[in-house]
Amino acid sequence: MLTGNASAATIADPSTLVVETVGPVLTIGLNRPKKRNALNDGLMAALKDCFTDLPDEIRAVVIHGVGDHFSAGLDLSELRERDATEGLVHSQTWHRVFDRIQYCRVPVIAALKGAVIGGGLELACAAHIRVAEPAAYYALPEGSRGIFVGGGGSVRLPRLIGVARMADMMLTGRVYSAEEGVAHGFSQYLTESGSAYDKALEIGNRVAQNAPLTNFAVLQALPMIAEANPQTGLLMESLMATVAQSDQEAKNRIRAFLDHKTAKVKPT
Ligand SMILES: COc1cc(/C=C/C(=O)SCCNC(=O)CCNC(=O)[C@H](O)C(C)(C)COP(=O)(O)OP(=O)(O)OC[C@H]2O[C@@H](n3cnc4c(N)ncnc43)[C@H](O)[C@@H]2OP(=O)(O)O)ccc1O
Repeated sequence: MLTGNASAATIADPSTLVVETVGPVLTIGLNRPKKRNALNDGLMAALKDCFTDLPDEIRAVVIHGVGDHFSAGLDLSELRERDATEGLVHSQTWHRVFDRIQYCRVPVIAALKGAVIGGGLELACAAHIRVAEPAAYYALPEGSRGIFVGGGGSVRLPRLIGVARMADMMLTGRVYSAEEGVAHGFSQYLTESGSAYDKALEIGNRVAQNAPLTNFAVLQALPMIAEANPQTGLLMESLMATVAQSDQEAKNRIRAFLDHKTAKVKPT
């Protein structure tokens, strides 16, 4: 990790986010609607702070955009000329912020509407569940701006939609629709117009009811298991399953089902 003069610490700008606690869910609104929630340094630093020392009572996080858009990506007005070292530091700063989201101890749900562009798309990729409104659209215009993705997009997005589709997005800058996002495995839910936030909150409340250890296993172990060779993956799965089922929380929950004190699994 590069440090030094090029990494001059950025001051968080709290006005760039609207943060609220709704029961067990922390909601974080990207709050630069006049700039289409473009991600500037102050916002990125504030976002990082949100994911530092998340209060114990928080069991899920929803990230959304204030106004009509999720995010127009990197604030291009801050894209000054950087030497190679400064460029690396900038990109790695973004990586650290988005890593905090991806490796958060609780599920993070992105509520998507309007523009989900460039760094905004990279931010959405770091979440664990993506909920989109029909008018949400996705693009990587970096090519036409003469730059390359710098917020972990080339690692996370191909794992969701495949390398060929990612290359198409990067080369052509083509705008993908919300429907395509679902079809290609980027988002998991398509909501009615105007309801991505509500749906994300509903999902947040739902996942907040899970045993914390189960959520931890899904967020921390599953991605590693899925990418491990089958033998290693199966061993990791067995170890995780053993740890989870030996937890008192699991014992209580299974007892509650057998005693008819908890909900059955029914189609909604
Ligand atoms: C290289 O190292 C990196 C890179 C990165 C990540 C890179 C990226 O994210 S590249 C992608 C950058 N984003 C764009 O190219 C999108 C630009 N915006 C638009 O196309 C449109 O604004 C829109 C999002 C489609 C919305 O259109 P509309 O509703 O018509 O609104 P406008 O009138 O166009 O905009 C209103 C207002 O907002 C300003 N604005 C919009 N987007 C941005 C932006 N991305 N940056 C700065 N400002 C933006 C726009 O200029 C208007 O301002 P006014 O002052 O004129 O009102 C990551 C890490 C690395 O290390």
